[in-house]
Amino acid sequence: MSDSRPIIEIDSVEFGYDPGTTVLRGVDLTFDRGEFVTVIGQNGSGKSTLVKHLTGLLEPDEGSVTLYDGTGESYDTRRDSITDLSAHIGYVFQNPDDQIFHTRIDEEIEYGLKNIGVPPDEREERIESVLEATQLEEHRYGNPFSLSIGERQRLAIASVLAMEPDVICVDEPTTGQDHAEARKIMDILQDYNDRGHTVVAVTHDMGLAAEYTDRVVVVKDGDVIDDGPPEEVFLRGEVLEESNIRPPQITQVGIQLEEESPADVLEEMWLTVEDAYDDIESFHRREPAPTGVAERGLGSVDD
Ligand SMILES: Nc1ncnc2c1ncn2[C@@H]1O[C@H](COP(=O)(O)OP(=O)(O)OP(=O)(O)O)[C@@H](O)[C@H]1O
Repeated sequence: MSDSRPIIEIDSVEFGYDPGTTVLRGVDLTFDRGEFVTVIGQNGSGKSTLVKHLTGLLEPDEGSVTLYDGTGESYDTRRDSITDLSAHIGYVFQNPDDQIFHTRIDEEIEYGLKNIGVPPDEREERIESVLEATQLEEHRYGNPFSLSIGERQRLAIASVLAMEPDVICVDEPTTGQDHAEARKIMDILQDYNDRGHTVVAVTHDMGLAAEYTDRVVVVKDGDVIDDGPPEEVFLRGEVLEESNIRPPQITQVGIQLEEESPADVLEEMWLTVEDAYDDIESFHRREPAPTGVAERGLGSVDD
């Protein structure tokens, strides 16, 4: 849960990869300590470029990105080195193979810890702890490149989590993963967030954005065009159409039902199948069940 203290401030950031080109167009954005935020938007809208600015991997041409560490200390991504920043903010690449380069899993995790000066005993503790958190204990001495793609993604996340940054940024962590692996990855991030850390994830999976995160930031053509809780952002049809985003399917069903059905089924907008199930079940407890519904297991007040 967020505590309303800013942890990152992005102020009027402009950026282009090549002279004369513009990818980010004056972005203003603040992230609070303890938030779990997803950044969404169509391909090429600038999501990765924006998130790489948070970690200092890219520096703004104009404007500034400031990180606050909670003790009153602040870091400017243009002034401070990536090593100084990496103790406070970590970035997990979209493709884990862009990040992994050791031939042993524990050494891969240890590399970042050595870089930020963690002493050997503590390194060992942290390695064990993140291997457990990411369910990779049995692979500790194995070669990262013999892992499945999902396990490699978890290793990439583990290497960053081991450094215990205040903020972890993950770029499309579930792309190419099956449903079970995608949930495992999101659960790892959720656990980290539950321990008070800030998580910023780029995703194209609206279902996961809706289910896991407190706040959705919508990027289009290098600027933020919407920002709010998923239950609000996914109702703003015009913004979604403009940015070519479709809300989760269950949310679309809820929206259509509200528009077209006179029945008062929805207590609040559905973001997950569980939300829908709960409302439908409670609706059928209030109203006489239509013929056949009880047989299909939704029940009625007399059941
Ligand atoms: N290294 C680079 N050099 C030049 N242009 C780049 C580079 N990386 C990205 N771009 C361009 O910047 C724009 C924004 O790209 P970015 O990867 O930030 O978008 P994105 O929203 O993350 O896209 P996707 O969802 O496809 O990953 C695109 O036009 C892209 O072609």
